[in-house]
Amino acid sequence: MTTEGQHAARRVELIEVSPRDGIQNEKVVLSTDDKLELLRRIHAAGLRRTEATSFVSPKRVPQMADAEAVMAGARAEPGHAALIGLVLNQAGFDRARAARCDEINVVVVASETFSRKNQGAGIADMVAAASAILAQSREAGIPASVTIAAAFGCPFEGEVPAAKVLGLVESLLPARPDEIAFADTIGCGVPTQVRELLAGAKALDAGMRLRCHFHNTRSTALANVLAAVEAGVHALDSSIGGFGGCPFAPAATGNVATEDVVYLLERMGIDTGVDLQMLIDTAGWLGDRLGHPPMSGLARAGRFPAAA
Ligand SMILES: CC(=O)SCCNC(=O)CCNC(=O)[C@H](O)C(C)(C)COP(=O)(O)OP(=O)(O)OC[C@H]1O[C@@H](n2cnc3c(N)ncnc32)[C@H](O)[C@@H]1OP(=O)(O)O
Repeated sequence: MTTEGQHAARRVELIEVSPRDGIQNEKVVLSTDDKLELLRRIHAAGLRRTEATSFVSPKRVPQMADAEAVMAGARAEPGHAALIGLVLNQAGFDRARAARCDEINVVVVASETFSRKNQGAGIADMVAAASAILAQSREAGIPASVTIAAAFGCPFEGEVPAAKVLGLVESLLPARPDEIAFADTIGCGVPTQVRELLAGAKALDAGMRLRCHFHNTRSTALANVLAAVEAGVHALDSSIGGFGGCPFAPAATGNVATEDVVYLLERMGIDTGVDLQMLIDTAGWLGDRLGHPPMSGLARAGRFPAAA
């Protein structure tokens, strides 16, 4: 379908993760009202899938302590986007189901050390837990994705071989996730890795929906976005303003900025359905709330050509 060097899709789905990844590592804990305002702005800009919160331990991630209140408030908005809850264990899934998330996203980490530090369980236990959660989710009629974190490298173990990540995909396939995401949790990945993982996953299951999650820690995020689009990725995570980072990954910094991704894709003729100016305005608004400016190129330089 694709010629190497050309983008595969005319449309790429964007999943906004600022309400979860974007703010989970910030010193300022946003109020529930500010989170709901962020979600309203996200939806108004045309983003139709949002990772709205995570159902994790409030002691470990106080920024996400109001997950139930965020989900209830967001669900009360007419025509809200699909609200995804991140879950890392059975207790998290029970909470997400009770909060009536439209979708869940389960995290499995590709490195043993990071898995234990992040979610208190090793890889094998997490594959088993994720598989059990996926089965319950399907029974409850809740679409479920799996994110494979640290798929491009680990802050503690270093290189994570693609074969290991693809082995994880293989072990998760029997549980029939609706989508599999490869996450560059610490922003160390490069386009050759993106191509290898996406091609490898397609070879394992040609029908699987594939998604990527990039951080810009080492300035490779947009290059990785382009490689993913060229390799036929279905969906990309991004965070308005480029805010974000995992509290359990040393030196992790922001997600690729949604406005930078939208600018790149739209200028290449790939439809995102998103209003760029509303994203830029929201990046500034969020920066004011968090007490530091957004990290995106578009927030600094503005759109091109400038709006009339
Ligand atoms: C790569 C990424 O960016 S993923 C996103 C960033 N990372 C995270 O959010 C990971 C945060 N990690 C956590 O919150 C925890 O490690 C969990 C919830 C995943 C698992 O916790 P564990 O430590 O294994 O749970 P354990 O069963 O030992 O319980 C410890 C405490 O947490 C509570 N707990 C466990 N799971 C949850 C949950 N999903 N929600 C709320 N509380 C929980 C338990 O009730 C217990 O509380 P207590 O101390 O008051 O008795």
